Amino acid sequence: MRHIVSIRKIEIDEKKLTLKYIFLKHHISKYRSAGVRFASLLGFSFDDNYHYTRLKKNQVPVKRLPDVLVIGVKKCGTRALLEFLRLHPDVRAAGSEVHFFDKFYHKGFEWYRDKMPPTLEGQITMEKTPSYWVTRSAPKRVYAMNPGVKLLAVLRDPVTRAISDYTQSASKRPSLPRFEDLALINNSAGWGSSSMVDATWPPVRLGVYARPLKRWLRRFPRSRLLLINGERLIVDPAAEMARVQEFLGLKLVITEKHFYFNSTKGFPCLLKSESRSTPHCLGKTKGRSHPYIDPKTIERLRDYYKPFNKQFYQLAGINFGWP
Ligand SMILES: Nc1ncnc2c1ncn2[C@@H]1O[C@H](COP(=O)(O)OS(=O)(=O)O)[C@@H](OP(=O)(O)O)[C@H]1O
Repeated sequence: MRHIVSIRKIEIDEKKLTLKYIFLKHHISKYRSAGVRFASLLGFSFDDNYHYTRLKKNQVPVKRLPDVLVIGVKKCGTRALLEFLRLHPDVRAAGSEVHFFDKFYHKGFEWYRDKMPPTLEGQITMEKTPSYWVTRSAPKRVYAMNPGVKLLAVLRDPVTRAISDYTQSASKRPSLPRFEDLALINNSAGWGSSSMVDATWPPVRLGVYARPLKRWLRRFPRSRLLLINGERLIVDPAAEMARVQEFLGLKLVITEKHFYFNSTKGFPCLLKSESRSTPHCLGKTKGRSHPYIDPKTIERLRDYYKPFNKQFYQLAGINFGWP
């Protein structure tokens, strides 16, 4: 039987909230998602069938510094990873990118903590900011916060990543030159094998994964960093999420039954989530259609990335098999 929580009265002071204002109601699905969020504030957990259980008596949720960070990589599927993880009742994540370790470090840890959602003891607090991956000072700063933090990074074929990055910029600036003209220099004779890759162009530069990985591994042992396969997160999200849950020491809750493949979007979507009980996909800024790119440019980029990918596989101890 499904239960949902509805709230009759909300006091401003959280501590004054008592269970007498909570009534379990049956089959009122429109209130369910709000109930899920509020129930967690009140010290309830829910299983994947939305059955509520009280976690621990008299526990008041508090904001804590993150135990887990999604540190990158931009355009590799970091939002999908976070939204999928949010399906887990023992995970609470900041809604938007906080950018603490790159832009707002000067504001201090109390500022950062305030950006986090309140959690109960035993629940994981997390946030994702993909630019941490390439922020030189981030590993040292993250280590200063908590040397035991767990790190998640999603990676995908750097050529697809570069095109995705470009597509995002082009959606904001339609006058942007073609991808081919930005990715290659000396291409007056066409985008052939004699053209040089512009290694300084950010969409290209960010695909050299070995350099940032080396920096993170100088601070953190390999066992604290999970490298998630961005391609597998699309074709088999449940399998990839099983790895993530195991790494985080979580009960296996996110499984096949949470996903369906939406053929119009071309991506896996959710049957239900923390905030919605109806099937839905990630927003329209995720899973954009990419422009046609000249195959010679793609070939040139693949050649360019080959040695870097090899170096990355060696450091990572995983062969991602990118073409
Ligand atoms: N389930 C699902 N739905 C939609 N999109 C998905 C999904 N899984 C992975 N992806 C891929 O994620 C790409 C966006 O990556 P990020 O979320 O890391 O982007 S960002 O750095 O936060 O801007 C996004 O890039 P684009 O395809 O270029 O839009 C997708 O390819």
